Amino acid sequence: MFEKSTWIRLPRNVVVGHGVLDETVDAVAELHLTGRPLVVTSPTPREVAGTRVVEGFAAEGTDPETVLVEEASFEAVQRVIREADAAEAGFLVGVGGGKVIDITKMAADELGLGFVSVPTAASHDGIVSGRGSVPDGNTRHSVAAEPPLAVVADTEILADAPWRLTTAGCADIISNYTAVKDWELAKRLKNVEYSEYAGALSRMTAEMLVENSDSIKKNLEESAWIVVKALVSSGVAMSIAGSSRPASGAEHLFSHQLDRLVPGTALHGHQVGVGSIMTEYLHSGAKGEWRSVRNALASIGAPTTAEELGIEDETIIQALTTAHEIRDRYTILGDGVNEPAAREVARATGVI
Ligand SMILES: NC(=O)C1=CN([C@@H]2O[C@H](COP(=O)(O)OP(=O)(O)OC[C@H]3O[C@@H](n4cnc5c(N)ncnc54)[C@H](O)[C@@H]3O)[C@@H](O)[C@H]2O)C=CC1
Ligand SMILES: O=C(CO)COP(=O)(O)O
Ligand SMILES: [Zn+2]
Repeated sequence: MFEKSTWIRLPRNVVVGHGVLDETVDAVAELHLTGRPLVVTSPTPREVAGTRVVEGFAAEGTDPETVLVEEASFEAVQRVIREADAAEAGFLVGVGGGKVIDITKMAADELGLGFVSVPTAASHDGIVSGRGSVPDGNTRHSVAAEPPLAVVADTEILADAPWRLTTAGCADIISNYTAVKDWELAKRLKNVEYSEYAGALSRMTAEMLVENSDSIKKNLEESAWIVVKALVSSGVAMSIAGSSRPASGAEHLFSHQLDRLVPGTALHGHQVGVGSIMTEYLHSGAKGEWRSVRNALASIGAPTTAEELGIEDETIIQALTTAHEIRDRYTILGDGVNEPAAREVARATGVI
């Protein structure tokens, strides 16, 4: 008897383009979300977009409340929940980078409220996903969370954000190549559940981004358009999979370990990109495709070395040798890369 079942939870409205921030209220109205909005944001995103979103709701007479968050932590999620309860919020709007959006989707999930994603940076593929990523002591959780009912991605704002945030988003997408390889490996060796559609979509998203890399340039709003489309597509792959597997493999474990060792030093996307160069080497060897990954990153101006990340060589080795401990997710790192092997891959790929 066939007993398989799945829920694929996707956004209903994905609004992308120049000046669409002012359509946030319409995107919400079309979803029949009611009650008081709680706008979750952080200081800079509030300046570049949050205040305008609040003014838009206020003009409609919905009396929005705002809460500022800085870090992705369970404590921050609880704080948003308390603010939402106090404000008797009807729905949540996350305005900011990846951390703000993760906190908002996790709080919305616990509250049982709808959530709208308003990214102010094209820096990560969590803008659409129904997953939240939270560090917790020695581990890093990928938590099932409320996927956004709507995404409002204003390319004018995204193109105006510091360029490094956009190259980080590109690198988060390029890392899908190795994430999918890790997922396939885990299917072969550990019989983990694998989705052909999610794997193919994730890989194709990375390929299309790399094919379009000539059009991804600083001060070109079309770049934000291309990158957001890829981020949405990658997020959809995660939703189809029901896990972050299509977009998060060993390169992400390496990045999560760097977040513990040297927090706040480099952007998530940049770290996973450098991790991807090395894990591609581990997958396919010296003559394999690691050069293509490195060249793709270099062509959009993302870091490809420890120095460009601003991270010490020894920290790279430490992160690579301990990344497998971060979570129970089988990858090319297996039960751990030892120090000589880590040094060899980091040197051979020019990362250190
Ligand atoms: N849930 C998921 O599926 C995914 C989650 N993530 C998570 O997202 C986080 C990484 O996201 P990031 O956006 O790289 O980090 P972030 O949220 O820390 O943002 C980076 C910085 O950019 C600033 N910023 C945002 N928009 C700006 C603008 N328009 N102008 C100037 N500054 C601006 C933020 O205030 C922050 O200081 C990580 O915690 C990562 O684990 C990443 C990918 C997928
Ligand atoms: O960053 C992600 C996908 O790009 C997902 O992060 P996790 O590794 O925490 O699942
Ligand atoms: Zn990522």
